[in-house]
This record gives sequence, C-alpha cells and structure tokens, in this order.
Amino acid sequence: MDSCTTRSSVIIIGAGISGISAAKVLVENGIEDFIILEAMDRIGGRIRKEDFGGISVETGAGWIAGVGGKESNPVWELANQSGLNTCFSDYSNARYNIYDQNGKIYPSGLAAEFYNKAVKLAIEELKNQEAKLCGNFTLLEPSLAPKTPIELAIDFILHDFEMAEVEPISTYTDFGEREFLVADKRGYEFLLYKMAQTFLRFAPEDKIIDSRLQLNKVVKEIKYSGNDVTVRTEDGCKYVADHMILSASIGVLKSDLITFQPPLPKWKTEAIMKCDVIVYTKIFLKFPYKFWPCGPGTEFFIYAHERRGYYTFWQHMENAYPGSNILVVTLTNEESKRVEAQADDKTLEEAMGALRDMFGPNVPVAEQILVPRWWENRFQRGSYSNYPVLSTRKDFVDIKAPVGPIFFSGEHTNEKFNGYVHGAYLAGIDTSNALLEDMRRKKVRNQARSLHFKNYLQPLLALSKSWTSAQQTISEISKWEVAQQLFLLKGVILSLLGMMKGSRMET
Ligand SMILES: Cc1cc2nc3c(=O)[nH]c(=O)nc-3n(C[C@H](O)[C@H](O)[C@H](O)COP(=O)(O)OP(=O)(O)OC[C@H]3O[C@@H](n4cnc5c(N)ncnc54)[C@H](O)[C@@H]3O)c2cc1C
Repeated sequence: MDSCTTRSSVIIIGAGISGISAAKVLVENGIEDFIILEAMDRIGGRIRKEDFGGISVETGAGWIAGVGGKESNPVWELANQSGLNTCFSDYSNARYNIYDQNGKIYPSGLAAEFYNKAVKLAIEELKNQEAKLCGNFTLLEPSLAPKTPIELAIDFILHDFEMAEVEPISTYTDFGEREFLVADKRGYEFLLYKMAQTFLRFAPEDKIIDSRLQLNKVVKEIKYSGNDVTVRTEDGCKYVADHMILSASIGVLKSDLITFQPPLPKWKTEAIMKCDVIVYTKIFLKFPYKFWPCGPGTEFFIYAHERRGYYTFWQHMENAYPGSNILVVTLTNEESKRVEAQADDKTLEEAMGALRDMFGPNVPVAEQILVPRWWENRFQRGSYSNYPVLSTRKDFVDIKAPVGPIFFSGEHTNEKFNGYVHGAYLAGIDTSNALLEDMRRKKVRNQARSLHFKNYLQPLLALSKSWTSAQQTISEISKWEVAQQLFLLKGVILSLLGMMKGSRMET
C-alpha cells in the first residue's frame, strides 16, 4: 500500500548539477510543476565538500577545467558570478618531480625521454585498437610496454590523467588549457546553491525548504508508458508525472539500483554497457607540519613504484590553503577499488610507506585521513563516464535518446564534455530543452486535433438546426439518458452524410 502519491508534470531524478540546471530551465520556461527526487540528504551529487583538517576539501570535482580560451566555460562564468575562490593549478612540472623509492628525483632529461617514449606508446596503442576494429591484428612491440617504476608512473599520468580522453579534447580546445582548483570554504557546491536559489524556496539560514525538492528519496522502480511515468521510492512513496528527467550517473544505470518496467530497449542498455566508468579517488592526509618542498613548480609530485598506480600522484594544498599541512594522493580504478575495500588504517599505513620512501623515515604520521568511496556509493558507482577511445556517434546518440516519457541527462549524456562539471551542467540544459520541445510538439498536435474536432463538429451541429441549443446539449450531455444521446448521435451522423453528399454533388 502506498503511503503517499504525488502527481506533477515532470519528475527529475537526481539533484546533482545536471538535475538542478535542468529544473532551472523548466522554471524559466514556465514549468513550475516538477518534483526533484534525490537519494542523498543533500544536493550536489559528485560535487561535494567536506570539512577536513580545518579547511573545506572537495572529495568530488575539484577543478574548473578549460579556462582562458576563446569561448568562456559556463561553469567558470558561474564561479565568477558567485565570487567563488579558485587557485590556478600548474601540472606542467609534475613529470619533473618524479621520486624513486629511495627519495631521489629522476633527472629531468631522463624523465623527458621516458615521457616521449610513453607518448609514442600511447599513439601505437591507439593505432592497434583501430586496426583491431578493422579486423587487422597487429600486436604492440613487447619491448615498448612500460616495465620499470618510472615508465609505469609516466604511463599512469598519461593514461589516467592527461590522456584519459582522445585528442583533441573539446574542453581545452573550446574553453582553454588552464585549470583552476576550487579553494573556497563554501565549496564547489556553492554554485549549485546559487543556481537553486533562483527557483527554489530557501529559509533565511540558506536551507532549502521547497517541497519540490525531496531528499532521501531513493528511486527503485520506474514504470512508463507512452503517456506517463510512475516512480516508486524505497520508502514506499509513489510519484506520477507526464515526463521524467533521469540524471543518475552512468554507474547507477549500469547497476541494478533502478528497475524499469517495461525494461529499457536493447539499443539503450547496449549503449549504457559500452560506456566505461572511471573510479577516481582523492585521499586527503593532514600532518602536524610540512616536510615536502613548497614553492614554484612543486605543487604536484610523483612516486614511482613497481606497481602501476600505487600512490603515484600527489599534490600539496599549500597554494590553495597555505599552512593547512594537507597532502592529497590520487588513486584510480583497481587501486581505488582495492583501497575502498580496506580499512582506512591500512590505507594510511600504505600512504605513509610511500611518503617515507620519498622523504625519509622520519616523516610524521598523518593525524587524519579521509578516503572517499565513490565506487561503493550505490548512488554513484564510480566517479565519471569514460567513453572507449573508438566510440561512435551512435553510442552518444543512444545514451542520450529518450525512451517514451523518460529523458536522460547527466555528464555521460554530453557528447563533447562528458566527465566534467560543465558537461553535466550543459547536459541538464540540453535535456530540459529537448523535453520542452517535445511538450511543445505534443501541444501543437493536441491543438490540431481539437481544431479538427471544431472544424467538423461545429458545422455539423449547425446543420442540425440550432447551434446554441446544440452547445447546451454538448455541455449537458453527461446528464442525458442513453436513449437521448443515441438520438443526438443519430442526428449528427445523418447531417454528416448529408454534408458529404452535398460536397460530392458540388465537385
Ligand atoms: C572524485 C571526482 C573528481 C572529479 N573531478 C572533477 C574535476 O576536477 N572537474 C570536473 O569538471 N569534473 C570532475 N568530476 C566529474 C563531475 O563531478 C561530474 O561530471 C558532475 O558533478 C556530474 O554531475 P551530474 O549531475 O551528471 O551527476 P551527479 O552529480 O552524480 O548527480 C546525480 C544525482 O542522482 C542521485 N541519484 C542516483 N541514483 C538515484 C536514485 N536511485 N534515486 C534518487 N536519486 C539518485 C545521486 O545521489 C546524485 O546526487 C569529478 C568527479 C569525481 C567523483
């Protein structure tokens, strides 16, 4: 038995940046009758700040990527309008700050040589994949595969950071090559709150009190037909609407958190399954004092280990938060999953081992550790989408295409900027515009239908002698006895036949 049923024009699932930007566009176009269902107890999704070691750290998105180009990144614009504090990040030195396990920095010439080799390898790999696709198998020269710690470290940076996407990368070609780290106590999520303030009701202490935003609502079932959609949440509530915007992550769509009735068509599930999910984990460590180099060109540094991706990529927070004594180490994919599954004490021990290799045995133990778990989080199941290198246009079109009244949104539906905050923001806008267009088309169709009705029925009723009395007849038709209705219908049919006869005689 349902404890509650709510009816609205549109249901939006997810209050991440794509869900919020989608809602804003609906309101701007006069659709106020929507409901946002969010599984968590907060808005923001993968934009999430946490208080840690006296500052605000971003456990999800941290950077505004793509700034300083000819076109303006819309998220950079939002950040400027909101007065969000940011800090320029310069990755260019990272490859020259590569430490071996004895704490020595590899000479820059050697690092550059290995870097060029790794780029060559990446290009070879791409060619191999293309050849495979054409049924032509050419295997990579075994001598080129990365083996030594420095090769593995550079391979990791290239593939899991710089070259996670295929060149040219739209974010950088369209918006510019610069990246800014959000360094603001209010968090990256402040942008979402600013956006939400334009259309949701807020209490004076900045708490959202609008009943159209429902938190802690985990959608478990979506039933849809050509006309409407019914949603059930884990707490037994039911929501019915004409349309839906589904902004849950690609990881959630791949999981069994939400069941669809009828099941999604094959072309849709195939497109979802083709899109990969990256797990990207930033582990934060708070120390009693700094023991790492600070100053220009030192923000990012690399640990070369014989295991690929083992505590490889480090950043100090001194540029963003001077005096915070915080380090961040980034893990990805299998290493992320491994660390998520173990106790934080074990992770601390491993991270300290890497730091002691780089900076000596006397470095102090971190006082605090924060290990976000994006893979284990059943409302995320990973950090962001990653389309295989040789994805086709059809894959993107299918991921995004609506199924009946369900319109898909979220970063993974943005062909150019998937994986980024601006991709998600623009996806929300695009999805709402597509939905509004669909609504307009339906309205035009319905108007045409009623026009059709008027054009035929009115002359017919006029022919049955009295239009005024006929109008009354129509308005009161429900009160009539069945025999009387049949009588009217008979009159209308006879008139219609008469009219058809007349028009045939005219021609
Ligand atoms: C660790 C990490 C680092 C990143 N770094 C960057 C970066 O530096 N720069 C950058 O541009 N991008 C970065 N990203 C990517 C960026 O965060 C995302 O692309 C963007 O925030 C996604 O927004 P979205 O609205 O598409 O999805 P989400 O933010 O995931 O919103 C979807 C919402 O749906 C909710 N939901 C899911 N299932 C259900 C359900 N069954 N019922 C109800 N609600 C549900 C979720 O709780 C969530 O709030 C990073 C992401 C991560 C995780």
